Amino acid sequence: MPSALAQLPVPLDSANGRLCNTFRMRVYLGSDHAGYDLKNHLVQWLKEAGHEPVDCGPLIYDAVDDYPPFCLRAAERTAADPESLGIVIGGSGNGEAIAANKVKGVRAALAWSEQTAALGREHNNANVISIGGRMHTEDEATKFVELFLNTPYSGEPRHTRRIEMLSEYETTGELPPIPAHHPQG
Ligand SMILES: O=C[C@H](O)[C@H](O)[C@H](O)COP(=O)(O)O
Repeated sequence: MPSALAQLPVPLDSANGRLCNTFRMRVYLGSDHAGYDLKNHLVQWLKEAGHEPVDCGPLIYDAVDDYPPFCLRAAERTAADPESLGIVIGGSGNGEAIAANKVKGVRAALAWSEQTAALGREHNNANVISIGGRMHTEDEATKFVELFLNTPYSGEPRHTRRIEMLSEYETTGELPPIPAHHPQG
């Protein structure tokens, strides 16, 4: 069950006063130097939208820093807080998604369009969004995050079945069986 914190509806579109049908979310953010500016922008944007951003770093701009220390921390904290979401940001978003997906319980989706941002939630129940800060304008990336936060998981049985296969593999290391009607290699 969502906590009281998570149940508070907040206006996301303060420009026109539209009250979006969403929840206040705790959001853990991590990046590297290439995602540093966008991360800081999103921390501010999330605050203004009534969410609770938690900045997992970097807290200074360091042109030679690496994404794993910060993105793994953001991902671990997201996994440990089931009512939260995470955002990892780098130049491409690729390494950051790879890093986040190493953490048990994380499903990180690389968003490169509005549709992939929404589908990450709708089909994959992703709890982390990865964004390439060098691939998009600030406005585009902000829109991806807004869609990610506002889109619910569909709960469709076929998607749940696939997600459960991955969780099972993550836990046991055992491959899901190939369906009987498929040719076996
Ligand atoms: O997948 C990794 C990310 O895109 C990194 O942000 C990127 O590799 C950093 O590149 P550089 O160290 O050349 O700034």
